[in-house]
Amino acid sequence: MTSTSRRGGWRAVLPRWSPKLGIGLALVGLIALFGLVGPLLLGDPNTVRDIGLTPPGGQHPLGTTQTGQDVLAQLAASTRGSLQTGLLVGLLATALSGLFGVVGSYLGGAVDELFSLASNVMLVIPGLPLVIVIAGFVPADQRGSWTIAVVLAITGWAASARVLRAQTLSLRNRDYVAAARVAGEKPWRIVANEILPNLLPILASQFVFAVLLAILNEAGLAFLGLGESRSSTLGTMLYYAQNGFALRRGAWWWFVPPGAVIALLGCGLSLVNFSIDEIINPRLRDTPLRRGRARVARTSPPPAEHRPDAVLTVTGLDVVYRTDTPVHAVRDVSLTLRRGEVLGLAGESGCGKTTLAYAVNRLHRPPAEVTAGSVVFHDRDGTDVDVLNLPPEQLRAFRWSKLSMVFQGAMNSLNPVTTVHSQLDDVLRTHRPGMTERQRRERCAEVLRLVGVDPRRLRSYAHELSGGMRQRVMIAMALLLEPQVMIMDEPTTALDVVVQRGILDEILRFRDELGFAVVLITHDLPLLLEVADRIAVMRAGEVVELDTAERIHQDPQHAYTRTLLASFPSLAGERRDYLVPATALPDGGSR
Ligand SMILES: Nc1ncnc2c1ncn2[C@@H]1O[C@H](COP(=O)(O)OP(=O)(O)OP(=O)(O)O)[C@@H](O)[C@H]1O
Repeated sequence: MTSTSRRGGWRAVLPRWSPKLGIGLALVGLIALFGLVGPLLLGDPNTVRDIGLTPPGGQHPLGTTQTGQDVLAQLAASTRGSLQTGLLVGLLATALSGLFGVVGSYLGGAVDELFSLASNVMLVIPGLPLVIVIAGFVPADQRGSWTIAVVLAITGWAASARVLRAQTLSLRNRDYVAAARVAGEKPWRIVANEILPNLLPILASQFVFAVLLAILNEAGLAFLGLGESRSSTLGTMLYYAQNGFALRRGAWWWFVPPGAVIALLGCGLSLVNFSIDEIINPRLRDTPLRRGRARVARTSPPPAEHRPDAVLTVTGLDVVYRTDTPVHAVRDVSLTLRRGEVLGLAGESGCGKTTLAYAVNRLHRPPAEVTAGSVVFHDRDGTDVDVLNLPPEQLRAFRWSKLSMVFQGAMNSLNPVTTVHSQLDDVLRTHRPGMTERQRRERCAEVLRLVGVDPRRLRSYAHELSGGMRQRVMIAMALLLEPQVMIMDEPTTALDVVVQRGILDEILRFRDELGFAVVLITHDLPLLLEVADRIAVMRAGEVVELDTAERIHQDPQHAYTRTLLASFPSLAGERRDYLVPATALPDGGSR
């Protein structure tokens, strides 16, 4: 029963250090310090003097108000007031959204319906007018920071509850939550131990956002005269400046400082929020990927001399996962895929097969980074495509139409809420905008027929298909645009041997008919010996041997290949040991 905190330690839920986070924290920290310490050092902000509207200078660095109050002292007290309201609202709104979003959706049934209805109703009521109406009902002398915080929290939790609900619905179906349920854990323990730790980054982001929104909304309310009456905030400062005609009288020092503090605080909180968002969605972390691409562009080796029959040339490819302890998952891999051949990629689990396939397709995501090497696609029309340096729009057009992929666990890759037809159709709409609806429908039916699935299944949803059918649909999707290369990552591993055999035979038949090349990734070496033309054996990120299937079978050169071959028991032969880890080989697996 894992959870984020247990899997990666608390560091997993902390934002990564970046200039953005540094600037955000510095801004928020400095303003918070000013709000905390300022009122202690700058004296009473309400002291009235007979030096009204004095410009900044000397005794009053930010000048005075109409009634001679020191603007700097007022600014410090108001910053404290605004921060206090923001934090109160943040805590209340996050607690409410947690209750309505997490608890409701975990319990399900009528509770979920009711909580969901409540959040939907709150969402459709426009926020600010509702705040104005509620605040207007509270008598002015009772509008303290708690009252305003409650009003703002009541109107500010619903959007966040929707996000949390969606995430909880997804989490409650994960295997580790099901395992906790089966193990007899109480619902509140499952929410606290299994679900909440995985929601921490989202909760943190929603909290920061609620604080930011509360400070802005409170300023808006106060500016309209509906703010706190018993304490001062940045909004009330602006309200009094407006009432004292500060703008008309040229007293900029009265309204610019509170406006600037609100803007800087908003900016700081937003930057912190963006950094937290990157934990939730690692794709937002653009730096490693861009750095990786830039480095690839600079250090790409000169295009390898390629054979005229080559369709893909990979040269010196290196992929590193930039985690706390970097993992060098692919090391200096060079290989050539020939037109129309089946190239098998074999090796034990974790040797880097999937990472290599993703990098070739440029599907790798941070923390994966291509640190060196090149991938060149040799198109039928004679042009060479430098895949790692393709601009995004060209890359989008290139993928799937020239090089498609059947993902590991492909049977679970179908979208559960749309039909097979709409998923196949989407691919055609994107890549072949000139096709009419009828042509698209015919093409979808044609590829389904090709993979042995009744075209009437176009109307089906994923859950209405068997595992083998889903796998075939994914293969049909990969065939849809007649690519020249198909990368298949363990395409049949989850299927029984009879279905597996049927699907592989068909892939070979299509290959003969359509002439595309296949990179077939599997740890099932006997299978590759049967279906592949050539086999590359990977170990610890390196291709240790690449040869024809026949030679790999008859005369393997590398000790690791021999170990791999020996680890598959023969039905007719003697009993032998299973795979011995390469590291346990006497020579460490070297030749
Ligand atoms: N997101 C990640 N962060 C850090 N390391 C990773 C990540 N994904 C994979 N790795 C590491 O990269 C190495 C190669 O993993 P990869 O998934 O490519 O192996 P594989 O050969 O495809 O394994 P399998 O056959 O089990 O799918 C492994 O050591 C793995 O732990």
